[in-house]
Amino acid sequence: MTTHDIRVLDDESDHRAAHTLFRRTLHRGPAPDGPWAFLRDAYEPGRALGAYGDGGLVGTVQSFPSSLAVPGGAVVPMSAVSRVGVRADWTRRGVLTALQRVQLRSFRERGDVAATLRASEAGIYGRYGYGVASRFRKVTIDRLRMGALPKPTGRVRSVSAADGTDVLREIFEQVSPVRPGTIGRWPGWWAQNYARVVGTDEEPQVAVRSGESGDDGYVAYVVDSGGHDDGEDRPATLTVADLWARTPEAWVDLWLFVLGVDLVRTVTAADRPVDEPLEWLVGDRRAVRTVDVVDETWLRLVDVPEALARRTYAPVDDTVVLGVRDAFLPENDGAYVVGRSGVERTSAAPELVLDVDRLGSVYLGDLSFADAAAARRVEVVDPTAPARADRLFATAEVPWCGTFF
Ligand SMILES: CC(=O)SCCNC(=O)CCNC(=O)[C@H](O)C(C)(C)COP(=O)(O)OP(=O)(O)OC[C@H]1O[C@@H](n2cnc3c(N)ncnc32)[C@H](O)[C@@H]1OP(=O)(O)O
Repeated sequence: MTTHDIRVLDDESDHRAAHTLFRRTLHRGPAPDGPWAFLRDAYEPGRALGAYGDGGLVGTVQSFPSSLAVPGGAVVPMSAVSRVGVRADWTRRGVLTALQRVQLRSFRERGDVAATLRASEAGIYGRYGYGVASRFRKVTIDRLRMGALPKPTGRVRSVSAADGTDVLREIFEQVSPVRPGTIGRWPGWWAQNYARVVGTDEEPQVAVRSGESGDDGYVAYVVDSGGHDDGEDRPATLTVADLWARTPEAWVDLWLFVLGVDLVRTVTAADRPVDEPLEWLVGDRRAVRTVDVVDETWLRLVDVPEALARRTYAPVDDTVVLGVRDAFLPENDGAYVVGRSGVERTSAAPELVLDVDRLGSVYLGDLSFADAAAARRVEVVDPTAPARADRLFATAEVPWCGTFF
């Protein structure tokens, strides 16, 4: 397979064929006409690629225009990659590799600083320069064990999801991108993803919190109503699908609201930050159970010098020289000296050498250089370099995205 077999798909019939092919690779049937009516709007010009073999479409990738918050608060242009699939009879023949080559080059030409994705399997994307850069945790809270809870300080009101979408979007845009790893939701995200995010075709229930300065947070949730089968009660479970708060007070009130919904035994949330202090919110910390911690953002730094320059570093009087290797975008190759006042290319010898996927993993603060070195995932030239790099790259918050796509 050569790059000559890759074409930009800008025609609706090609988009639908690509969408069907992608769904097939996930062992699903084609999208029916109804959902397709809004799914097709997600195909933006120049952002869907098709690989052709034997005269037909055999593979596809797509991206959405987004943005990424980096440590220090800057927000950089980012492409959100999705709908990656290669037809079963064409796998392991280099089709995805050819698609990635063209897609990464196109991101660079667009001026993207980064690309991110959610991986179906952990073994796929490292070779293309994507590294795990944030994780989320799945939690359950047993309402019967919660113990004493704090008192709310604001007002939480239920709104209809349909009426509330604009309110949610407005609040979301004030809250994200802010924490490192949070991203912008592109036009169409709400219509296309909301039902899928909450895991149901029914509209989620939504509550908005207001404090002294107006609406400052929301929660969208669904409730599996439980029941009574064959003499046994099946208690209701409430699942938090999307919860964003502009202030710590709003965060407390929104959790108190979902923890207070009647007839529910268990509250679950599948995609929450790993540092969210739920154990400290409830009276009995063992009411909260971490069910899983899973890789979330796979980050690809497309423009390494720009990415390094756009984030901030801790005010420590030290520097470190990083050697970066990038097999797909060789213009990123080279040595960079990082210090409190910024980053420059240098001819100095690297003190620590790493591939661009590993740089993605340390960039937002999820992985420390010390852990990467201990696991032999970076090449340590100067043994003091990992500790110096960690002091410079230290971040106040654990990275988290919270937006599925
Ligand atoms: C962001 C998203 O959309 S995630 C969804 C991704 N899609 C899926 O999981 C759908 C099912 N899978 C597929 O469609 C395909 O297997 C793909 C897209 C993952 C890979 O496509 P392929 O064309 O087979 O990849 P390609 O042939 O270019 O492989 C390149 C290398 O990656 C390796 N590789 C590819 N897929 C995988 C995998 N799932 N696990 C481990 N290694 C893999 C290949 O072995 C090859 O290694 P090599 O260079 O050492 O020989």
